[in-house]
Amino acid sequence: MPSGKIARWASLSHPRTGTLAKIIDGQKLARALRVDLLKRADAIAARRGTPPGLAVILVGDDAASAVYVRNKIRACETAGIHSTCLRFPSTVGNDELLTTITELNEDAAIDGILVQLPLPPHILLDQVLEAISVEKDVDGFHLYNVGGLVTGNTIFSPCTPYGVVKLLESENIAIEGQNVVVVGASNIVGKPMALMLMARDATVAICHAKTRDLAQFTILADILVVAAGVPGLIIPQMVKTGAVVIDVGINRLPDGRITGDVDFEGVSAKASCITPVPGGVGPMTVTMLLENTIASAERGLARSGRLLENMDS
Ligand SMILES: Nc1nc2c(c(=O)[nH]1)N[C@@H](CN(C=O)c1ccc(C(=O)N[C@@H](CCC(=O)O)C(=O)O)cc1)CN2
Repeated sequence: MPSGKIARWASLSHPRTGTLAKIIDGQKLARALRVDLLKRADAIAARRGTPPGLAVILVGDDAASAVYVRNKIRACETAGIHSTCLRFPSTVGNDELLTTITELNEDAAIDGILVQLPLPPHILLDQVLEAISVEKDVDGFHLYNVGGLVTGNTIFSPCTPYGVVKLLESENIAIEGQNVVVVGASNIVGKPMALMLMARDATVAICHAKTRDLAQFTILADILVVAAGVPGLIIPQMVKTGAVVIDVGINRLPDGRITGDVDFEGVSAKASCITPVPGGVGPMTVTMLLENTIASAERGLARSGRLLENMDS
């Protein structure tokens, strides 16, 4: 929680303009995008006789993972995607997971496969992720897709950073030429986020929650993306006036509520735009999973169309 000094900051309005930051509503954008996704899913079902399909693998009984998976399955229903959840006990062996993934790779009704993270420590994460066909890797975690972010050859972008890009685009926030600071260097958010923004010609610095004098970096950011998993890490003094602040943190407080990595109230008085937690990046993560699954099915249709053309000629 903010200290007394910071709480006073939080109660002030924007120091230069006297206004508060615009709240970027991820829930609203997610709802709007899902209308179009449903139309695309229906078009796929009409062309090939089956809707786009997503398989979710859930290992163990992590309560948060179970909630996220349930939300993904529900979201699939709203977007015309058939989904199936394969649950395994935390004692499942590596080989059993690999066999399941091989079967799903060969299943024509499945366009996307994802393994909910985290996995129990005895599972070889890299082996599991690389067993997923790159054509069905809708989480974008396969090495091919990760490497593709560097070279521009990725098939699927990871859902959370992809959602952040969509949020920025929806607000017409320029990325090219901007100073971006990403706080947090995880494989599923921070690193791919930095690469995706670099590919859009931003100048990107990656920091960590432990970066010495973090504020000296964050204060330079035109766009500040925070995915460090440290509640209240970013306070107003660390933010440039007028910056765009994207909070990817999801931290559960002792009372059960969730909060981000940014002191929302305080930073709202300094930023030009800010995402809330909940209701900012989170809903976009799930929406981009739906987008990737539908894009995968569309790619499959395009491939079979090309095959037919080649057979005719
Ligand atoms: N295979 C994957 N595993 C994990 C991913 C992922 O993208 N792929 N990301 C996270 C968890 N996650 C999705 O799986 C996820 C987390 C949170 C939300 C979300 O919508 N959050 C809401 C709040 C929800 C709440 O109240 O608990 C919000 O921010 O508004 C979506 C997806 C780790 N694992």
